[in-house]
Amino acid sequence: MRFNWGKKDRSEQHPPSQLLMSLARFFELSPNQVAAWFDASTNTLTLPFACQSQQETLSETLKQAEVGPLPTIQQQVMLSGAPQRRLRNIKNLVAVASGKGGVGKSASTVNLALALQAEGASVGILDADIYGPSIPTMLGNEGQSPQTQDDKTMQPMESLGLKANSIGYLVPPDDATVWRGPMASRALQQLLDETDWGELDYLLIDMPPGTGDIQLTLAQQIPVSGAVVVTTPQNLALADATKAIDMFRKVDVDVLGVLENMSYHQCKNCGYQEYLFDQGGGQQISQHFQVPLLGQIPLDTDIRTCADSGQSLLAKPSELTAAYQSAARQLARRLYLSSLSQPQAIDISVQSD
Ligand SMILES: Nc1ncnc2c1ncn2[C@@H]1O[C@H](COP(=O)(O)OP(=O)(O)OP(=O)(O)O)[C@@H](O)[C@H]1O
Repeated sequence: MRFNWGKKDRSEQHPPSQLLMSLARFFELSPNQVAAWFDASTNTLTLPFACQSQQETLSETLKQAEVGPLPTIQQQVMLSGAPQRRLRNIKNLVAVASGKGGVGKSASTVNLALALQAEGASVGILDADIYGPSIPTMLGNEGQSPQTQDDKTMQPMESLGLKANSIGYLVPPDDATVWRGPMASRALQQLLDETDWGELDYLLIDMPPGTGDIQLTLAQQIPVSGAVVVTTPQNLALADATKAIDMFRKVDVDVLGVLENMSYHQCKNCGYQEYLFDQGGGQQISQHFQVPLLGQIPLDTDIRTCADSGQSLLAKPSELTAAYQSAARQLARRLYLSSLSQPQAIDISVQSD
C-alpha cells in the first residue's frame, strides 16, 4: 500500500457515498477532503494523520451507518510542506512556541509528543530552547550524549519511545547561555540537519521563549509545517502569545492552534476548580485569531512530577492523558488540513502495489 501524491485517477475509486458522508462527519471534514482515504479495490481506509485511538469508535460509527462491508482501517501520516523541502524523512515539523518564558512550553512539547505517539505516530523532539534546554531533564536522560556512527551525523537520544536532540546533551548549560543570535541559530540548524532522525511522522521543535530575532530566524530557517502557541490564561501572557502568533504569520507559518496551560487547579479532595491565572484567555485569543483552542490543561502536580523526573505522564490513562491526546489529534488534523491547502498537496490517493 502506498500513497500517491499526484493527481488521482478517479476512475480507479468509487467510494460509496454513505461511507464518505459518515467518515467526513466523524472527522468534521468535507466528503472531498476524505475521498482519497478510501481504496475501493482493497476496501481499505488509510487515515492520513495521528488518530489511532479513534479507530474503534470510527469502525463502530461506520457499522451503525450501514456503509456496507466494513473497510480495514490503517494509519499513514501524510507529508506536509513545500515539495522540495529538505528533511523529507520527517513528515511534519511543528514549532511549539510561547511569547514568554515559564508558561510550560517544554512540558507541553513533551506531553504533546507522547500524546501523538499514543495516537500511533513516530515522534521526535528538537530542543531549540538553547538558553534553557529542559528536554534532557524531562526525558530523564540528562548528562548523556548522542553517539555517532559515521563521524558526520549524531544518533538521536531515545527515551520514552521518543527520539530527541538538544544542545543540553552537547554542551554544559553555562556555555550555551553566552551564545549570541547567529551562533545559536547555527547551532540549532546543525542540530536539526546533522541528527540522523530516521523516519518520523512528527518532529516537535521546542522553541526558545519570546518573539525576538532568534525566534524569527528559526521560524524562517526551519521548514516548519505549522506552529502551536502555548499560553497561560491571564492578560499579561496573552499579550505575548499575540506577539508569537503575529510573528509566525509574518513569516507565513500556519498557527495550528493555541494550547492553554495552567488553566485552573482542581482540588484533589473536593474537586473545586480554582482559576489561579484568570479564566477564558485561551478562548479569547483563539476566537480573535480564528485558530483552534487545542486544549485547556490544568495546573497539576502529576504534570510537574513527571516532567521533572523524566517519566511519561501518558503512561496510564487519566483525564490529563485524555486532554493531551485530544489536543494532539486536533493538532494532527489541523496540520493535515493545512497541508491540503499547500500547492504540492493537489490530491492524495491510495494505491495497492
Ligand atoms: N500544567 C502544569 N501543571 C504543573 N506544572 C507544570 C505545568 N506545566 C508546566 N509545569 C511545570 O512548570 C515548570 C516550567 O515549565 P516548562 O519548563 O515547561 O516551561 P517553559 O515555558 O518551557 O519555560 P522556559 O520558557 O523557561 O523554557 C516545570 O517544572 C514544569 O514541570
